[in-house]
Amino acid sequence: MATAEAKRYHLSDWRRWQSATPLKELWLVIHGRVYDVTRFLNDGWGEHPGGEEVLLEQAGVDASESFEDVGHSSDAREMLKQYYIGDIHPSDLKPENGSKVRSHRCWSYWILPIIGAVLLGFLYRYYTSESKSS
Ligand code: HEM
Repeated sequence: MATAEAKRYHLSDWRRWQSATPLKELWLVIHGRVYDVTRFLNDGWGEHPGGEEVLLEQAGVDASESFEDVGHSSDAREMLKQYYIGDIHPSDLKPENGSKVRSHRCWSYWILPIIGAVLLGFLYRYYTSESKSS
């Protein structure tokens, strides 16, 4: 029976398993989702227009950036769905465990510049009002 909960995978498990059974299956991670693209390589579903090599290079690592850099069409994004097998385990998203998977942009990316801009605004108002009163 299908469950609503998506399966969670650890990349390290996949690598360990792959070294025991080389290239039996090819998994990619794109935006935190795990795709089993084995069928894309070698069965009747057709081949990857960008070639087999690029997919092999991205095996077991975060392929989000390479996938986006190519500027894949919406058809390509649609195709992804049929290979979806689960989500990456949250602990694999943490940079401190040496994983190549990057989490979504951290809030500190944009909150610090905003605080800086507000402070500058206040300083500007403070100094301009001081020079007027003197
Ligand atoms: C399961 C994941 C992927 C799917 C379903 C997929 C699908 C496709 C499709 C349908 C195209 C034809 C052009 C288009 O419609 O955008 C394409 C082209 C291409 N893909 Fe992917 N792709 C995947 C992953 C990747 C990854 C990880 C790379 C890594 C670099 C890659 C590199 C390329 C390149 C270089 C082309 C360009 C081919 C050209 O313009 O001559 N793809 N892909």
